[in-house]
Parts: sequence; structure tokens; C-alpha cells
Amino acid sequence: MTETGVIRALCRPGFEADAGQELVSRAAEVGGYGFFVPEAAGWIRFELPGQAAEPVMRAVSLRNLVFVRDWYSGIGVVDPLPGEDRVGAVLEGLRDAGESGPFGRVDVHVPLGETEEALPRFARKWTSPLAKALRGAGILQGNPDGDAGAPGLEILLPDFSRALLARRDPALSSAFHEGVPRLRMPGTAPSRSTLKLEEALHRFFTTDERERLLRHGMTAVDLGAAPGGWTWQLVQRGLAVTAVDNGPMDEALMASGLVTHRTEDAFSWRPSHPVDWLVCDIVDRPARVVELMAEWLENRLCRLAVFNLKLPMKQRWACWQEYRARLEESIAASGADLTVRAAHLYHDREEITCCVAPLTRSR
Ligand SMILES: C[S@@+](CC[C@H](N)C(=O)[O-])C[C@H]1O[C@@H](n2cnc3c(N)ncnc32)[C@H](O)[C@@H]1O
Repeated sequence: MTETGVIRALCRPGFEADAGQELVSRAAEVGGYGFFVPEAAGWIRFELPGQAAEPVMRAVSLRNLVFVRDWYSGIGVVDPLPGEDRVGAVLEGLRDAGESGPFGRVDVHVPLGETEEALPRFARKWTSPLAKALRGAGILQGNPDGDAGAPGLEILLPDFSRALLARRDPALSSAFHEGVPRLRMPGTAPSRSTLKLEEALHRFFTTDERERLLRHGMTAVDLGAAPGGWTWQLVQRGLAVTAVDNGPMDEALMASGLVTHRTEDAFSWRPSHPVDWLVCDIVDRPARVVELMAEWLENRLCRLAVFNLKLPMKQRWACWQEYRARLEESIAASGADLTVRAAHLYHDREEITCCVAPLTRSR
């Protein structure tokens, strides 16, 4: 079955409704009227009847989405996927959809958080014969490592009986596989939370932006800093950090000489001079954290901010809209030219990570 006007979107399992509501709302803002259907754990199908998917994806921009980690435009569905010749069925599905490539690479996906090992194992084994056949048919380019600039063929397997065929445009989709940067826990970082800030820095900023916005000699405040995983990320980049927390900071991190520890209440403490960065990893009522961030931004106590917001169990998308409006109001009052973004990171569970920074508005 051929598909037009279909977006295949990925999110954290359990957040399909939030990602779907976000897509419905964001697409409507750019004239794309559609509906969503949860397809499998962490996958949704967003349909735009009578419209093409890619112009809507371009106008919305993945960078502006919170719950959607990555997305592809639908090509077609192979249903049923016959047990005896799955490769042949995919080739036929592509032919039926008039899709001849060439693609730079092929990736086979299984539902996120899949606990049964059989489907992921099959997907891993299947990719190589599939790529060989696609190359033989001239649908996949010859270079086995792929061409980063070419579109990707994404094959989503909800189970053994169906294959969802989709196209990944590198200009529209995430630079990371399934939207998640693969990060290794640094040996000397004081806590695993360090990975959350590192992921945020990769998700929100390009390499150039990271180098420009996080430089040696800059200053930062880390609210709720202990034991220091977020502070560690900033210190690694040469920033001098004031760490505010009643809890103890990691001794080796303090020995760097770049950290000043203030055992104070983060909600009432303020710096004597404005700083470049504010980061905040306090688990508290989101409205309270938003007010704190809004006050810092409005008074220009920081130039950039990254912080977590714990979201309620329901109406997460609607809540974020309210918080975003409050943050934008405070930025407007400050007169600064800053963009608010947020992402439900791989390392986030019931919270989202927000970023306020001087960023280009599109991808
Ligand atoms: C999730 S932990 C932070 C982990 C830290 N970002 C890291 O990477 O190691 C939250 C911290 O917020 C601190 N905290 C909570 N409420 C606070 C407040 N009102 N003032 C200062 N610190 C607070 C807690 O003591 C705790 O250390």
C-alpha cells in the first residue's frame, strides 16, 4: 500500500499521545491539518490527508518539537510481510510506490523499548541481505557506509508481519540515529545526570553553536548542582561555575579550581553579577521552576539557560505551552533576542529539558 501525506514519528514509549498532540498542533500552525494514530511503542503515524508530508515537516522543523525525537515521511506499507521472502516483498513495495531511490543507506527499526529479543535480533540479521538486494536493484548506493547527504530508507517493523517503509531526508530528520545521540558515561563525572546535560547540548546546539556558546572564560551558575554532573560538563569546557546546593559537591570536581560551592536555597539566591549560563536540575513544581527561570531571564541575570521541568502525568503538551508562553513573556520583557526550545531527551523520564539561547529559529 502506497502512502502519501504520512509522517512516521518517534518518541519515548508512553508519550505517543503527547507527540501526536504536538504534531497536530504544530502542523496546523503551518497549514497542515492532520490526525495521529499510535502505531507501536514509541511510534506514531501522523496523517495529512491530501497533503504532502515533507513541506509540512520543513515548515514545522524538528528542532521546534519537544516530544518527537525523529521523523520520516511514509513511502508505503508491506502488509502482510511474507515469512519466506521478506526482502522480495520490500523490493516490490518500493516498486509499487514508484520509489527507486537512490538511498544512501538502509536502517531497520523495531519498536522502542522492545523487550522480546526475537524481533531486534531478526532486524539486525536482516539488514545485510536486505542492503545487498537493494544495492543489486540500484535502489541503494554502492558505498556500504552510506552517503550522509543522501536520503535514507527507513524500514520500521512493528512485528514480523508488517513493514512500514519510509524516507529519511537528512535536512529534515535528526542527525542522530532515532534522534538519540549515543553518549558514553565519562569516567570522572560525578553522576549519571551528566549525560542529560551532554545530550541537551548535542540536541539543542550544532557543533559550531556549542563551540561559540560554551567557551573557556565564560561564567555559569548551576542551581541544584550536587554532586556535580552538570557542573562537570561546564568545567570540561572551561567555564567557571558557581554551584548552588546544600548537598556535597564531588571533591575531584572542586579540585579543578573552577567551581565555587554556595550552600544556599536556589530559589532565593541571586548572583552579584550577571553570568553567561544558568543551568538548573532541581526537581520541584514546574510552575515554580519556570517562575525562577523567568525572573533570571527578565532581569538578564544570565544570557542562556538550560533547565529541567517535571511534567504532570496528563496534558503534558498543554502544560508546556503555558510554560513556554511565560518564558517568552519574560524574554520579551528583557528585550533580549532569545529562542525557547525544549526536548524530551532520551535521559529524561517524566520531565523535559528546556533551553533558552540565541539560536537560529529554523533548522
Ligand atoms: C537531581 S539532583 C541534581 C543532580 C546534578 N545536576 C548532577 O548532575 O549531579 C537535584 C539537586 O537539587 C538540590 N536542590 C533541591 N532543592 C534545592 C533548593 N531549593 N536549593 C538548592 N538545591 C536544591 C538537591 O539537593 C539535589 O542535589
